[in-house]
Amino acid sequence: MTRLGVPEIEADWALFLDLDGTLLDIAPRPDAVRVPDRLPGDLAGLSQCLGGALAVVSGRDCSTIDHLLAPFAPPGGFGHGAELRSADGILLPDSMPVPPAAWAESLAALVASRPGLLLERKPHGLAVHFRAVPDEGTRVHESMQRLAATRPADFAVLPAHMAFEIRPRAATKARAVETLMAAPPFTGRRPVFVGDDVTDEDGMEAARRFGGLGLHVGRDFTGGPAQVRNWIARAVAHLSPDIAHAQS
Ligand SMILES: O=P(O)(O)OC[C@H]1O[C@H](O[C@H]2O[C@H](CO)[C@@H](O)[C@H](O)[C@H]2O)[C@H](O)[C@@H](O)[C@@H]1O
Repeated sequence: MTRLGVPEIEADWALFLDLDGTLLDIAPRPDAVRVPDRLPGDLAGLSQCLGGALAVVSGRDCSTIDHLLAPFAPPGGFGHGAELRSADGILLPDSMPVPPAAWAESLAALVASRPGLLLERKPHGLAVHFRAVPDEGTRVHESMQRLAATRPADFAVLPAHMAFEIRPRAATKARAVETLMAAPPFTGRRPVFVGDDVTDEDGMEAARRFGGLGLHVGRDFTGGPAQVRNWIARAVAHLSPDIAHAQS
């Protein structure tokens, strides 16, 4: 156990790691995040220690994940679980709905009319960020609810850190955990999901259903993402001294 009560990573775990707010410190804008130099190597090293059973489960889309974590291209669930990639690097076919172009246009008009708002377009979703203008949060929420309410079976509005997102209702992080746990190298391992946000809650629940753990950055890692990164680096050193030495 760490001094704060979080168990140290064990070789029989399957790790499911959220990105923003868990591995990366929150930044003022999505494109302003800083990826610490050693993080991709530590993730790749830990993945090796876990027999490949390390997944990134994020609201970001797959190409953004690969850009941010290059050269590490993890298996996982991206777009909140809309896009799934297996441990052998194959993107699984999906039938997730795509938000209508008219919704993106409507939100682009809202953003253009309110300086400081930011629209993020993703393959299966739309996010409007109001971090720079917190008073606009209610207006953003109402606008997104109005759009999603026209197709309630297909889409839901998700609260995020200083943002709201429209995502396919079926795109969940639980879906990513359940799908990956059904195949090697994840099957039979103890799943541990680490996240910080509303979108992570069902992933944590799924990990607990499989007999594992759901760890919350705010509650369990009081040092935030830096403490999560140290936890990972420590596991690489502990589980595979050779890998840790090669990276230092
Ligand atoms: O599931 P995650 O990996 O946690 O991704 C959730 C969303 O994260 C990003 O937005 C958040 O992080 C930004 C960078 O720190 C921050 O500026 C923003 O306020 C946060 O909401 C990302 O832009 C979204 O696409 C993800 O869904």
